[in-house]
Amino acid sequence: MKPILSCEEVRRLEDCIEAEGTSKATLMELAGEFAASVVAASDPKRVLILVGFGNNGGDGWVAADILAHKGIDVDVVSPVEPDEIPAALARHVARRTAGRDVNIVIGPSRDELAELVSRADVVVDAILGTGFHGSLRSPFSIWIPTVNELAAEVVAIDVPSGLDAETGTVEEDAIRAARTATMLAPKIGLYSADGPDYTGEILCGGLYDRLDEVIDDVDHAAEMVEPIDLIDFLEPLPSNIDKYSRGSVLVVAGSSSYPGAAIMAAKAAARAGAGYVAVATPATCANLIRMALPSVPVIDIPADSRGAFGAAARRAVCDAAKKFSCVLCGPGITTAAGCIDVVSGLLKLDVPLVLDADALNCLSKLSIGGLDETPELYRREAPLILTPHYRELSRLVDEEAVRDLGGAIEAAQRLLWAAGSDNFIVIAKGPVTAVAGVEKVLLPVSGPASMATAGTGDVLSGIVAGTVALNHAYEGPWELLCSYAVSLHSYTGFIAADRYGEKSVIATDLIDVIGDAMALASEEALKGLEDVPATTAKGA
Ligand SMILES: NC(=O)C1=CN([C@@H]2O[C@H](COP(=O)(O)OP(=O)(O)OC[C@H]3O[C@@H](n4cnc5c(N)ncnc54)[C@H](OP(=O)(O)O)[C@@H]3O)[C@@H](O)[C@H]2O)[C@@H](O)CC1
Ligand SMILES: [K+]
Repeated sequence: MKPILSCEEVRRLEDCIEAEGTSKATLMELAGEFAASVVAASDPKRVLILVGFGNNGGDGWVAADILAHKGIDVDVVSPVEPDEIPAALARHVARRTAGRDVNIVIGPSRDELAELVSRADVVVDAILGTGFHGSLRSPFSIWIPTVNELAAEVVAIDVPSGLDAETGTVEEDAIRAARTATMLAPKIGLYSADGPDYTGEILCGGLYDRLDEVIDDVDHAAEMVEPIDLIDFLEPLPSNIDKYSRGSVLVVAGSSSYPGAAIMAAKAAARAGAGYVAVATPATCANLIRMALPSVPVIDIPADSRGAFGAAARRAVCDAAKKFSCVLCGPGITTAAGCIDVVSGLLKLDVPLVLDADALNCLSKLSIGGLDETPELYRREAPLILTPHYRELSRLVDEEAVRDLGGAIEAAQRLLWAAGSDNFIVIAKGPVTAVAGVEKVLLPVSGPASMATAGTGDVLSGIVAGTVALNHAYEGPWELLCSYAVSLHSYTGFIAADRYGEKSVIATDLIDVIGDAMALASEEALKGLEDVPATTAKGA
């Protein structure tokens, strides 16, 4: 797992490293060295480095010196003379570099800058890093669009300038980098909101050789899950196994209006490895589901007049549910009164429970006085996994809209802390999906944009339930098991996009390639065993 930090956590980490005897000045030298190595990998003949007023610029000045020393032609563009740079560390290295073999241009006009950008093989953005705040001021508001328009290749140092390293938002404009060489640990903003559109590939320079010993002295905003972390879930099935020991899932789903959601979730649960999957659905749509899924028993549940779970559904569902290793409730159920009652009943059972889609909206209605006022939640001990997308998450916390990864993590943590159980997980689905538990927030690999299509959420909840059932002897951490399920789902997206075309993937395609996704997850994990590149964190 690779830590991802907030700006405050990075500052604390720098202080810890300094307390261990490595000064910030040394860190700047190492940061410049790392940035220079990332630039040199492109084998450029001419490099242009744009520096700002702060220490991000300092990294750029150090890199300029190193690249020039390698015989590369280096131009440095600065808004002020080296002597006038306000940040002391940056001023020191700027003065030193000014005495070396680099061409320094102070405050060029837009045309002069355009000329310099156009003739460089690589442009290095050392304008603004974690100290950026407010709106872009001149001259950077002119430099950034000029670089974006004319540069052949851009390497951003630490953070693309103009991108808020904490929130990932870009208010006006930001550098669009091919690669971002980030220092010590990736900043959370690189993965949130607009971040993924600007960072390109994220490369992380560890800088400090005993980083592993100090990084846990600060909190981590999140951690990136690597394929190797999931290796325990990739064991082949033992030969002495039967359908029950592979775990069972009851899928409580569907209504006359949405029988397909139940079909997709149940099929995904079976493909994810559960040995026995059954569906409990309103009697009005049971036959349709039977015909679609010949291998899956379907239990008729009393329906209301509109074909959703009716008043007598709670008892019938809960009686059936007790016998299963995992229950998934939600896909296609609607929020009729009988459905709210079913969700409330299931929450009280001592069975691992995955709530998705309309079950989450039922939960919002159940917990109207706040989650900490909802005994079904705070008294629960068996694992509970919620799989909300941003809109469902907003409803659950009853707050203004969740818009990005940072907001999703915050909202998920509010839910978790209200319930306060190690067995409670929120899978906050978005362009980058976060798996949040009380202890940790994990970021599994994200799938392609092709997956933004109806029904993929039903497939995910099916995969989660099937995975929980197959691993029914597992005792946690649940964040990791859920991250495995999310990774499988992402891999199905890549495989399906490859097979059917980026724009043509439909949710059912994902289900049929879950087995291939497992093979891909194994392949990726084995690669991780062979070569562990200590400094590379792939962009999500
Ligand atoms: N983490 C580490 O261990 C290490 C970190 N290191 C590096 O240090 C970087 C952080 O450095 P930093 O704190 O000096 O901030 P930085 O981003 O250079 O910007 C500050 C300057 O920009 C200005 N400014 C702000 N907003 C602006 C705007 N909207 N438009 C225009 N200007 C604006 C601001 O002016 P202000 O308004 O605040 O007076 C100030 O002058 C970090 O990202 C990493 O690269 C490495 O060297 C060593 C290891
Ligand atoms: K930068």
